[in-house]
Amino acid sequence: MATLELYSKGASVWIPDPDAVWVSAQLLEDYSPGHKHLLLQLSDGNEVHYPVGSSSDLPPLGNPDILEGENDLTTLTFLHEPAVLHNLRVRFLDYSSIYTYCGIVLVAINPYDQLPIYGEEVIDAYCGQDMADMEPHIFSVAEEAYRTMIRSEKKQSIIISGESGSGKTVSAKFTMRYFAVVGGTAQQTRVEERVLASNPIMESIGNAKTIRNDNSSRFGKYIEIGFGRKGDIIGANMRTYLLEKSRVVFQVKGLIFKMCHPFLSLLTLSKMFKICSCCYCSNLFNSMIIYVAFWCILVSQ
Ligand SMILES: Nc1ncnc2c1ncn2[C@@H]1O[C@H](COP(=O)(O)OP(=O)(O)OP(=O)(O)O)[C@@H](O)[C@H]1O
Repeated sequence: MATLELYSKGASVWIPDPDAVWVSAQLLEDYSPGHKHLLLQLSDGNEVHYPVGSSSDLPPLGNPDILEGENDLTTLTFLHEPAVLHNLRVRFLDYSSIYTYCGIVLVAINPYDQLPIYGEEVIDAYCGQDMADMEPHIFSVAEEAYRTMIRSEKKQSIIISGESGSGKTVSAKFTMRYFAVVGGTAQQTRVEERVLASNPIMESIGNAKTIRNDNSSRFGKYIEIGFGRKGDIIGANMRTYLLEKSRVVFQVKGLIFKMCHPFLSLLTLSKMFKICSCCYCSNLFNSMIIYVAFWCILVSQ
């Protein structure tokens, strides 16, 4: 619990709000134990009496303005839900940054927009740099894992978690792209190409359109990338688990079209490769090609 003396006139606090979730307010008078209310001024100028049954009901304190938009949440004086949400919001809206550190953890906001932050020039900028010296980025996490692996000659893991549609698959793809560039020769080798090329094939078979995500992975992935002594990619292995079979054969309520049926998935894939003329016969033919391509990739690894 925060120290009671900090609830003095002029201090800022966060109070729950049915619409904005949390709103900021300023104390208009000092709080002392026994007070039943806090006199607060909201940002729109309105004054409110915030009920305080006991000191444990005191609202979370706001951080000093100078810490607003910090790129590492652990540097905040007060770390609680409204502080985290506010900082991520400020970084996203004012700094156009979707990434924030929380110690060694990278917090990412899904921008649902193509941002110009994943090009090769950005990869070059992060290559060889320390995580602490760079702005938060998925490439920074990938670089840290890559350098630590080279330095310590030990396996490294990157765990990507989040709710459906939060951007896990996209983040994993950017991580692999990073490894493909820094762990490749000037001209990417066939192994790296195959690692990246396996994505649409896996997605065509195991992804489905859900209410939360048009291209939702309905299975977990454990992707292992092998590196040689020089740090170049020499192989990769993907294990899948917990495939949600029900979504492969049933259509969820509320969706007009669903990609997950194998036939429809292959149709989507064929469209991606622009080899589909959208008639059933050619789709069947295309699906054969895709299965062959799929096995070729697996066997050649
Ligand atoms: N960094 C990003 N930049 C731009 N768009 C993104 C980014 N991350 C995610 N998206 C968008 O969000 C959509 C959903 O992301 P993604 O499929 O990676 O979510 P997920 O967490 O893997 O979901 P699920 O658990 O349902 O598979 C993507 O199709 C893409 O449009």
